[in-house]
Amino acid sequence: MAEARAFHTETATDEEIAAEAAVVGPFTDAVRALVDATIRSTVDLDEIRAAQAEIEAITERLTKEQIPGGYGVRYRTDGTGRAWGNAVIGLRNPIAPPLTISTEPSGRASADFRLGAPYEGPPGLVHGGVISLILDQVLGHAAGAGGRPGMTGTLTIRYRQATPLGELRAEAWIDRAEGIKTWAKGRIIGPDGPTAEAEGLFILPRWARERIARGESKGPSPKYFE
Ligand SMILES: CCCCCCCCCCCC(=O)SCCNC(=O)CCNC(=O)[C@H](O)C(C)(C)COP(=O)(O)OP(=O)(O)OC[C@H]1O[C@@H](n2cnc3c(N)ncnc32)[C@H](O)[C@@H]1OP(=O)(O)O
Repeated sequence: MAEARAFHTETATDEEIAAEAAVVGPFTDAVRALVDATIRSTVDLDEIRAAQAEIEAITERLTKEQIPGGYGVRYRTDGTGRAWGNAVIGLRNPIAPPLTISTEPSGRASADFRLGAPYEGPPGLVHGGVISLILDQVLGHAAGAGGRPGMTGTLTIRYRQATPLGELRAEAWIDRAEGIKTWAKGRIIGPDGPTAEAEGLFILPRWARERIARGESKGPSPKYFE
């Protein structure tokens, strides 16, 4: 099953992971700055053509060796994992803002973050789909932190006021749980208070339940997302 296959077992040591992060983190930041510059640069068209040639050369250099498909999530025997390709938190993903999410075992999650020009929808404001993306992840973290990880079954967003680009905060918590289902709630907070509120239902998927039943997995861990 595709979902199950994307969860790899980690073989790298702490030191190897730290050494890789020290290089690829700043590299990804540099590409993120390139995305921002692509939107905001006012250099002339000849400069853009020249820059394009350089970027294409760099892409060719990087794609000489690459993995097939997405990065997946690489899990370790202690239950921690790295989701470096994730669209919200991925260390290797320049599309990710990225969010650094703090969690509590009680099932709470929060992050202070910044959304700039690449996340714009209405002028000067965050795209509604980006708000949904971030809330999905932060609510998912709250569920995971409480030892109840799951895939999003439903996600309902109420956009209370426009969310300005800039410094923001996201908060989420487990509201209630029943069997394999966990309901989490959360919000985005801007300079003038909450801008969007969310409720999500997270379901431990059948393939994960079957793995647990076969004894192939110890079951959900609060450290699922670390
Ligand atoms: C280990 C995790 C790692 C988690 C890794 C976390 C990464 C975090 C990232 C953020 C989260 C995401 O973006 S996740 C990506 C977006 N979401 C998805 O792609 C999910 C796609 N959908 C699915 O994979 C599946 O449909 C599931 C997992 C939602 C449910 O499938 P299932 O597990 O086979 O469900 P099934 O046995 O039929 O039903 C179990 C119970 O749930 C109910 N149910 C089933 N689907 C839904 C639904 N969409 N909305 C409401 N309720 C539903 C059924 O009525 C039933 O209730 P009853 O009769 O028992 O009462």
